[in-house]
Formats: sequence, structure tokens, C-alpha cells
Amino acid sequence: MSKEMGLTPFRNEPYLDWSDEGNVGKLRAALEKVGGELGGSYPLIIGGKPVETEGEIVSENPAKPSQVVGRVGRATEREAGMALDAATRAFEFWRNTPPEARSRILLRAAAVMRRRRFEMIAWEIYEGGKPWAEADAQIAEAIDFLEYYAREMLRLKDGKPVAPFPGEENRYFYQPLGVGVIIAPWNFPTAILTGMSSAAIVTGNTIVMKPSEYTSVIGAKVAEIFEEAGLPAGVLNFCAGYGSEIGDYLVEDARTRFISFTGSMKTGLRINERAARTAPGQRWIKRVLAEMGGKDAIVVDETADLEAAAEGIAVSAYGYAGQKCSACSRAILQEDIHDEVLGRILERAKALRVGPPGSPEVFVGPLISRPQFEKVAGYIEVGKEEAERVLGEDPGDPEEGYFVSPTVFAGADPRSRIAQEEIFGPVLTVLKARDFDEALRIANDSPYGLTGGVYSRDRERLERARHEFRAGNLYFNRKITGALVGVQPFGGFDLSGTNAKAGGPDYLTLHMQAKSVAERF
Ligand SMILES: NC(=O)c1ccc[n+]([C@@H]2O[C@H](COP(=O)([O-])OP(=O)(O)OC[C@H]3O[C@@H](n4cnc5c(N)ncnc54)[C@H](O)[C@@H]3O)[C@@H](O)[C@H]2O)c1
Ligand SMILES: N[C@@H](CCC=O)C(=O)O
Repeated sequence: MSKEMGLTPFRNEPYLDWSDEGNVGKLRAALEKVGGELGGSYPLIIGGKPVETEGEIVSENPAKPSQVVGRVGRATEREAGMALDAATRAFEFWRNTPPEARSRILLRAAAVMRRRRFEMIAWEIYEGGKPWAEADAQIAEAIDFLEYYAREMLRLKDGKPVAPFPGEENRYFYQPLGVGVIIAPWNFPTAILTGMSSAAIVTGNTIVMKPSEYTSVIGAKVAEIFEEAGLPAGVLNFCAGYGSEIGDYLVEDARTRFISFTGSMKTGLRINERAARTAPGQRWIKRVLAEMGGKDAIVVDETADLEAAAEGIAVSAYGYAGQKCSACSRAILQEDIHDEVLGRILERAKALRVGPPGSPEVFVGPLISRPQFEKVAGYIEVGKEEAERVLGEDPGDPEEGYFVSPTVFAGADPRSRIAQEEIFGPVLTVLKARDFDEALRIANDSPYGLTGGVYSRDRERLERARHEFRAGNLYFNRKITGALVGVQPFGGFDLSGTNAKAGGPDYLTLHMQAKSVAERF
């Protein structure tokens, strides 16, 4: 147990206080320092050695697309194959490395991340377009994953008790799986990449780590932090590349034992299908963890604190410009309070500062990329056909940054596209329901089931929602984003994914196989 190593119990890393001038000064200094490092080159790292590639990924600042954040190696199938080989070789020693030693690497990585916190926040701002508080929350969450999984491994290292049987010793314990392919999205480029990678590593697996093509510089920094923490060569192989170029190859290869993916439903389902086929020479059924999108709803009834509801909806809808799988994209308001809550949402949304994340007051930064900007702009056109746009403007010139202002559509049909499809931008669809029954029915009328919320003071309704609201992460009388590691294990139902519950007590076991050993004396 963690007590054996003298560890304090897990506690979430506190967020930085941006009203503290000291923190503001430190971040400005980090932004300047990192600003001087923009445009640098980052090779792949395979088996601990830098590997140059013919092509490159040119990563840009979404708030200023002409600014190159960095140039990162762009793996082809050749380098992806090299990475799988290196991970396969490293598995031979890493699987036998004591769990305590593996946990120590995570603890050390957390310490390195803490020391480099302002620098990492700065990279999040430049490459991810994150407002300050969001960028900071990313690094805090990454630290949390490292600290939490280090302790979880110590809890699980000796397995679990089984029923005693006369004349025998019976043991039940866990062993690593093998080579894992880690495929991450761009929207939580430090936290999710660190979380998925550290869980795989601490359980004794070796990995090929593929960050999103939009945030590959941050991927290189995360790899660097693990190296600085003393992770042996070959355990983590940094293999940046385009999903369309190396994704299928990594998923289908016989050397791959498991895939840990976070991203869109479309890609997740593709991975799931391809991983199910048995490649020649493959000796296992591949395991797939696929955490995917959402079309998350908040229901407000007539008993609710309407002020709190409007605040929770606005924060959940527009934080990081709505680019969270947990974002509120549907507000379902009972008809007797609909107009009042809508009015309060509009008030709040209008007051949000939109722009390049140059100061702590900016709440809505840019969308991540031109394709994402075009996708959201397209949905705004769809929304204008399907409902009434009561807030928002047509997006401006993408050459000036991928900005879209907070947008609200009202009067939509719950079956319309803007009420059914994941938009992944600062676009909220407000729906009207006759009563709580209808509100819950509308909330559940989605192929997704990631997050959800209810604002109500009615105990009976809350208890009903507790069981009937189809969401892996359900919140009452608060915002529906910002799940905390160890506190709200994260992962959805239905087509939101495999319900892996990152940051929870079952997560690490998904990266291992359990063994029963019986010895008769
Ligand atoms: N449920 C969660 O925990 C969670 C968390 C964050 C984001 N998301 C979801 O992620 C999506 C946004 O992320 P995104 O745009 O990066 O998603 P995406 O599916 O486009 O890409 C995710 C990753 O998959 C890779 N990829 C693309 N094609 C592939 C293929 N054929 N094989 C293997 N890998 C491939 C990409 O290169 C990237 O690294 C949203 O839908 C969001 O809801 C979910
Ligand atoms: N875990 C994050 C969402 C991750 C997906 O984008 C939250 O709870 O807001």
C-alpha cells in the first residue's frame, strides 16, 4: 500500500489563483520564454533515440495561425513499426520491473510537471489556444493522474483476496498486457495524454504514444517529462503522426495488445472494428478502451435555483469554447421557467470575454484548427435553418484566428441536427420541455451518454434522474465539466465509449490481465 512507501493520501492538485499578481507575473515570464522557443523541431523518440522523419507536422497557434508553434516528426508506417518493435523489446524488462519502481517514476514525473507547471501552461496556451484557467487545470489534472495512478498501482500490486480453501494457497493477482497504443485527442493534450500513458506504463505495459496532430509539441513535452522522470528507453515511444496515415496500421498490427483511445465517436468505432480482426500471427484478442464524444444536456425544472442553473449552463457550454466532451450542448428547460432561464443564460454568455488568451480574463479562446472552425461554422448555418439564433454572429476571418463567439439557438426540435450531433464548439441548443418527464426523455434521446446535469430542488426527481438519466457522469445543481481525478471517475455510456472511468478505482485493472494461481500442499 502507499503507506509502505510513506506516501501521503492522494489529494487533487490545487488550481493557481489568477488574482495573485505573483502567478500572473510567472506566467507572463513563461509565455515570453516559451515564445522564444516557438518554431523548434521535435523528432520522434523511439527506443530512447531521436528518429528524424521525411515529413513533418507543422503545429500552429490557433489564435494566430501564421505563428508556427513547432515542427514535429511525422511517422509513417515505417516509424510506427519501429516504435512497436521498440515497445515489444522493452516489455521484456519493464513487465518484470517491480510495481513500486514503476510507481516512483510516475511520482517523479508529477514532481517534474509541478516544477515545469508555468512552462506547460504556456505551451497549452500557444498550441491548444487555452484560456489561462483551462490551461492550468490541464496541468493540475495531469499531475493528479500521475499521483493517483502511482498510488492505485501500489493498492493493486498484490492482487485481491479470494475465498480460503482448505489445504491450498489461492492467489489472485494482475499482470501487464503487453504493447499498448495510446491515441489521444487535442482538447486535453497534456492531461488525457499523460493520464492514458501513465496508466498503461505503471501497470507494466510499454507504449507507442501518438498525440493528436494538432497538439504534437505538447506531446513531445509530455514524452520529455517522462524521460526526465527516469523512464527507461523504449517503455514510451513518442510516435507523432497523422491518424489517417498511421492509425489503422498501429491498431491492426499483430504486435499491438491493446489500444487506449480518446477522441471522436467516428474514430473510436473505426478503431473498435479494426482491432476486432485477428491479424496473422496475433496471439490475443486486442483490448480496446475507447472514450468518445458527447451531446451533453442540463435539465432545469421549476423548483431550481434559476440563477445557479444559468451560470452552470453558461460555464459548461462555453468553457474552452465548448471543446470538451463534457460540454453542455443542450439546455432542456421546463416551459414555465424557459424564458427566464434563457434570458439569464444570454446575459452571462454576452458578458464572456472572447479573444486570444493573453490575459486571465479571456474565457472563450479560439477553436483548435481550421477544420474545426469550418465544422462549427457549418453547424451555425444548419442551426439558422433549424431554429432561431438568439445569440452569436457569423464567424469572422479564420486567418485572424479560429474564433467563434458564444452562440445560442432556441426553439429547436429535439430531433434536429443541432440537438443531436456533437458540434464541439461554443454553440448551445436550448430546448423546451412540458414537464420533468419530457425533459428527461429528451435528455436521454441521444446515442451518446457522457455527462449530464439536473438543476432541481425536488428530491424525488433527483433520485429518479440518479437512476434514469443515461450519462456516465451526472451532476446535480452544478456545472457538468471539470471532473476531478479520484473524485468523479470519468467515462460515458452508450456511444460515448467503453466507460473506462479514467481517474477511478477500476481504471488500472483495464490495463492488466488477472491470474488465479492455486497451489495444493
Ligand atoms: N470521452 C472522453 O473522455 C473524451 C475526452 C476528450 C475528447 N473526447 C472526444 O474527442 C473528440 C475530439 O478529439 P479529436 O478531434 O482529436 O478526435 P479524433 O477522433 O479526430 O482524433 C483523436 C485521435 O485519433 C487519431 N486518429 C484519427 N484517425 C485515426 C485512425 N483511423 N486510427 C487511429 N487513430 C486515428 C487522431 O490522430 C487523434 O490522435 C470529441 O468527439 C470529444 O468529445 C472524448
Ligand atoms: N474530463 C473532462 C472532459 C474531457 C473531455 O473533453 C471534464 O470533466 O470536463
